Amino acid sequence: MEVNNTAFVSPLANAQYELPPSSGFVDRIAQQVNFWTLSLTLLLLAITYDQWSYKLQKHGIVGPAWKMPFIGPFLESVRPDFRKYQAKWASGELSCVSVFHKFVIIASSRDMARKIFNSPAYVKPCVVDAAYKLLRPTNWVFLDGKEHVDYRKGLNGLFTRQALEIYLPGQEEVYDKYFKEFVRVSKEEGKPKAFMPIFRELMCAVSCRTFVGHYMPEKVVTKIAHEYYLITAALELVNFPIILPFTKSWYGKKAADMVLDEFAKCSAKAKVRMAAGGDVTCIMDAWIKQMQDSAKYRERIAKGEEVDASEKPPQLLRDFTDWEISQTIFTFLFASQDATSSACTWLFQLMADRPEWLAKVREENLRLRDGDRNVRFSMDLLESMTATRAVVKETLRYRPPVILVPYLVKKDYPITPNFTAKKGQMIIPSVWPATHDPEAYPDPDSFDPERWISGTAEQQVKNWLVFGTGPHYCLGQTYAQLNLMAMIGKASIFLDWEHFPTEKSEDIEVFATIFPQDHCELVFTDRPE
Ligand code: HEM
Repeated sequence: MEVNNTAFVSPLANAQYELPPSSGFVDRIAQQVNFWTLSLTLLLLAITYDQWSYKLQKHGIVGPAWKMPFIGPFLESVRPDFRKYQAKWASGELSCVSVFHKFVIIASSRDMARKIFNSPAYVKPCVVDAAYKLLRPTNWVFLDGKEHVDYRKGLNGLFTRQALEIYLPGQEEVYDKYFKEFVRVSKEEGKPKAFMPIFRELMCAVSCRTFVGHYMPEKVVTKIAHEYYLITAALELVNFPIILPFTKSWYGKKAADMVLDEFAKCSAKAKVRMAAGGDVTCIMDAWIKQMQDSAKYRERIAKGEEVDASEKPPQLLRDFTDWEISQTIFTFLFASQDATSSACTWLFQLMADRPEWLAKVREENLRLRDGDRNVRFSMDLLESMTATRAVVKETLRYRPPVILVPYLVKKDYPITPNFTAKKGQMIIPSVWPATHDPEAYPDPDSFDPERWISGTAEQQVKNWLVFGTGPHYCLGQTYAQLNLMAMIGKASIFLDWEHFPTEKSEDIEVFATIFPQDHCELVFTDRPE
């Protein structure tokens, strides 16, 4: 053995080690371990790990015995089937699926859903992975705990009764325009047409007018209305987790960027107009006015002026940049667009199919306007409606637009004595089972607005999860319901419409929210005075 004392190496490192003669068996194995066998072994190990980890996570709740390797039910979730959701809800109050890397827990019962909605210490709204990219991670809807509560307080003033009254004329203008459009489209078509896409456009136009008034040119409103479905598609519960070119998420991101850009432009215009003393006509005006009033108040205080308490704005807001304002207004559009489009579609379908209720709505709307159908919307008018309100409430119960709300577990959550949801898992409180609970709403599968007038539906507050509950309950719930009442009430006195049912009219399509599968085949005509 040669020893090299000048090198910083162990003398043994240079030793010649002679391998023992190999056995034939080891040799043969070594020869066979080529690239393919190694890959196959790794794949089998990964599949085993995937199944094992799924089984471990699902311990204590109901779920398929095995999952499709890696992707789980991804392919079938690309076109979600409402009956599969129903099967899940029927399988137990907590059940699960695993899609790609995400373990998803579905809570079906009313009490389990309420428990999750009301556990902000353990969960926060999750939306979907793509939502962070589309809405931007800095968006207020992703704030949590006190930060979220504080931000939200600053928005409450935009949805007070007084504020909602201000937005009514803008909304009515949009209905005037679109009701004419409904009749024109039906005439031009000469046969029944699926109105769901037109209802989506209508709802988008109503939202844009309510949120940003006349700052947005009509052609931009129409562009957003047309492209918004790309955003919905990108935000479906199950989507490819990364944004690859030409995928749904990619198209959705492009559309979202365009909408954010347009809202930022509106904000810049609104700031100038409000600073010049313009009147409040939309949510953006109302918010910016609050900011500018707060700034003026702070300035007076800073100058040492004595300011009477009555002059202090109800909420002191900081200044928000155009980009921040745009992001927040975008969340309103995002939260309202699919849900109100769903409710609008079902409302028109249900009213056509239940002419006795449409007649009651019509009678009420004419009576409250003293027989003059040209009387414009007002809060007093809307708040004195009984039948119209019952019809809207029952539509939302019977076909709740949002059937489930995804939340993210932010720390291990012992939801039952037997099951702890783990940090990072998705947990989904469901809405549909609570609104179809026969104990709260007898004969839940029948559409019966009367239950809101002479029945006990109004008392079932625990089951009324249509707008969620807890710290994230829907900010726009009063606005949304009044808006739907205003819409169907006005339609009842200005329009006649006929539904042409198909075998799919009662089947439910899930596209973020729910729609009749045939997209609601209708014909509209003008109603003579
Ligand atoms: C029929 C129409 C609507 C339905 C069924 C609906 C339903 C919901 C539901 C289920 C949630 C989740 C609540 C939770 O996690 O507890 C929600 C949140 C929200 N909704 Fe609505 N919504 C509707 C219309 C609107 C409208 C028109 C607006 C805005 C003007 C709006 C703004 C919001 C916002 C901002 C949130 C998030 C609140 C937060 O995280 O603090 N929604 N909505």
